[in-house]
Amino acid sequence: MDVELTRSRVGGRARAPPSKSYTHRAILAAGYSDGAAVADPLVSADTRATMRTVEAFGGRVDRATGDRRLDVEGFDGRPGVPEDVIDCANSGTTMRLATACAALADGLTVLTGDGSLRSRPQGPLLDAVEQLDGRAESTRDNGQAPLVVGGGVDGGTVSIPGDVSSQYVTALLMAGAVTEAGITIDLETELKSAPYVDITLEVLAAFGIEATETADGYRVPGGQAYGRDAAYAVPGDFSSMSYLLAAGAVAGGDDGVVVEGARPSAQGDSAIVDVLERMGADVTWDREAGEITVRESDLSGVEVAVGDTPDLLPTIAVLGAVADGETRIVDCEHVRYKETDRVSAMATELEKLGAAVTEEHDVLTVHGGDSRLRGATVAGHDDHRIVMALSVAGLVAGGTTTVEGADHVDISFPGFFDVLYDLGAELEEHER
Ligand SMILES: O=C(O)C1=C[C@@H](OP(=O)(O)O)[C@@H](O)[C@H](O)C1
Ligand SMILES: C=C(OP(=O)(O)O)C(=O)O
Repeated sequence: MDVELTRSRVGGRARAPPSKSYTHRAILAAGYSDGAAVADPLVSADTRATMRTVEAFGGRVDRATGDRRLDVEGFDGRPGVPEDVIDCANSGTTMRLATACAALADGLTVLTGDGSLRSRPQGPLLDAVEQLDGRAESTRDNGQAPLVVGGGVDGGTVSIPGDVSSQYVTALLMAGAVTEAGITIDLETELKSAPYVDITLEVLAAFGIEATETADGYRVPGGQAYGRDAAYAVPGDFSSMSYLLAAGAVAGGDDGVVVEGARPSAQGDSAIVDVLERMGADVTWDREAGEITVRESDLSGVEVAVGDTPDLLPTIAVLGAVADGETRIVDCEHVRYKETDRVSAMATELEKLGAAVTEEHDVLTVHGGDSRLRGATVAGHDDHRIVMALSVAGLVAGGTTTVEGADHVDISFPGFFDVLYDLGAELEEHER
């Protein structure tokens, strides 16, 4: 599906979907338990991959009550050997979490995914499983999926780089709790995307699991049991909110856009509020009500480090293209390891819309100012965040903008175009 957007004004109230990161963790934590429920989950292509994974290891995820609650029968700390290959589709989180879980089983698990996921780095996690005396192989011997993992790991100490993906740490912490000896993770380099590990620690605590940050990394003691009586309630997703907030800042008029479901949580991506404020947007966050209001404002370029918040890069790049002056997005090397190389994808596509962009290895500079965006056909790179960010650009670009491959929003924000349409965006969906 392609989406054609015409320059338009948006306004009104919208609710962002539940957090993808919290949902993945809550489903798997419930899987590790002997049964627990997840309230207000995100049901999207990526989280469905994690549901399938829990089922592959011997659990069951019941959606009979609709999408408002998942009742998970867990495998109680003892994942079985899957009957078939696990297809993690497009979801990096699922593949990393499933790899560490598979290392606990005595037999072997085969993990694969779509073309994008099969090109993403898994090497440091495979290496960690081997350091724990498990078996972890890349079938093509290139550190990428398909993967073959197993070995009945019972804990120990691993040393891994922190600058590729924080999901390795999350995966090892979640699995380590049910090993005999626990897992100590020593980080060889500074940890990127660190707030995602804070989310993990928060969810682990909610399921009764103790894990801590140490001087060198993280440690989870072994012999623990996941458990939770009340359903785990998933908060709203700030990465998804970033597109709605950006839409309000560039096309929200005087009344603006109010985004609901924005209660404070461990999500680093709530930094989007601060970024908008620094760019000069009229934005207010009522934390108690969980509402963020943003009105259309003249924006100025700023420097933003995205070491902690890689998923905000596409949104900030679009804001930078609309702002006056230069927006420098620094510390973004790891943003190249996502569904696509998002640094390069945003540079290419914003240039098609008439923006001037300079791409360096870990810096993306968007030269705003006199670069008035003009409509064009842009590629979504089969990447939900590129699609959503470019759609926001389409609200301000002159004429019409066609975003190709727009159905990929189903990965994290299935109703994205309905929400944008209801806010007043002029858009049409075209089947290819
Ligand atoms: O753990 C998570 O839920 C995520 C961690 C981040 O990835 P990295 O840790 O690989 O940077 C982020 O980009 C991804 O969208 C979700
Ligand atoms: C990178 C992302 O997710 P994952 O790593 O789970 O594929 C994302 O949602 O932007």
